[in-house]
Amino acid sequence: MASMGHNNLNAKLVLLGDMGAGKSSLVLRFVKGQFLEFQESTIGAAFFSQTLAVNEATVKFEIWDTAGQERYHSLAPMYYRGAAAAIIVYDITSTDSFARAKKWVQELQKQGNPNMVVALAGNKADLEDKRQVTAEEARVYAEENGLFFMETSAKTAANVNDIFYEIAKRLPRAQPAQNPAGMVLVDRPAEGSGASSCCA
Ligand SMILES: Nc1nc2c(ncn2[C@@H]2O[C@H](COP(=O)(O)OP(=O)(O)OP(=O)(O)O)[C@@H](O)[C@H]2O)c(=O)[nH]1
Repeated sequence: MASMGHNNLNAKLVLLGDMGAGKSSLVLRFVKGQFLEFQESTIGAAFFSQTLAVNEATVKFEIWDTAGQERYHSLAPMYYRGAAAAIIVYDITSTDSFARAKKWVQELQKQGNPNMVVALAGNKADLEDKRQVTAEEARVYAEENGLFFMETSAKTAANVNDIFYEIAKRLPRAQPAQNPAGMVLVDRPAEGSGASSCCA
């Protein structure tokens, strides 16, 4: 969930998608600016954090990179439950991975936090010659399902920072409480004669 103190927002973000779609690679690019041609498949899930400055606020993403292999599917709710944002990743060279992404969208619509900011990432956009999913098809699907859509490449870094930045901008900002519970300490001189009054 997103929580805010002053202008700092902590936001839990989860990456979901088929194995090999490039979830870990997107996170590695965003957090460390690196890309590995032979990125190992994730086991269980991996945690990262990264802070972004957006307008006058700082958003600290607490990122859960889940494993795409089917045998880890049952763990996913632990990671998307309470998440403020999700990136559902598919590989533009695989119609199967796009079908899998749609399943994740359905699962989040049924079981996820209703205010979650959900992005659809068509990754491996550098592999244009092997493309199986058109950007138009994905854009229409995203629009119909209230997601925002970008094609990304963890390899070339295209749109990687941008997708996290767009999520950060869309996160609902918690309003400061009107009557916060607890004592309010006001730093000003005591009113009245100058004598300090105190305490029941
Ligand atoms: N050409 C290209 N290859 C990519 C890109 N992103 C990831 N890859 C490659 O695709 C393979 C799988 O990437 P991962 O990041 O491990 O995919 P994943 O979705 O985390 O996979 P799981 O951990 O099994 O769920 C790796 O060999 C990456 O190098 C990309 O944008 N372009």
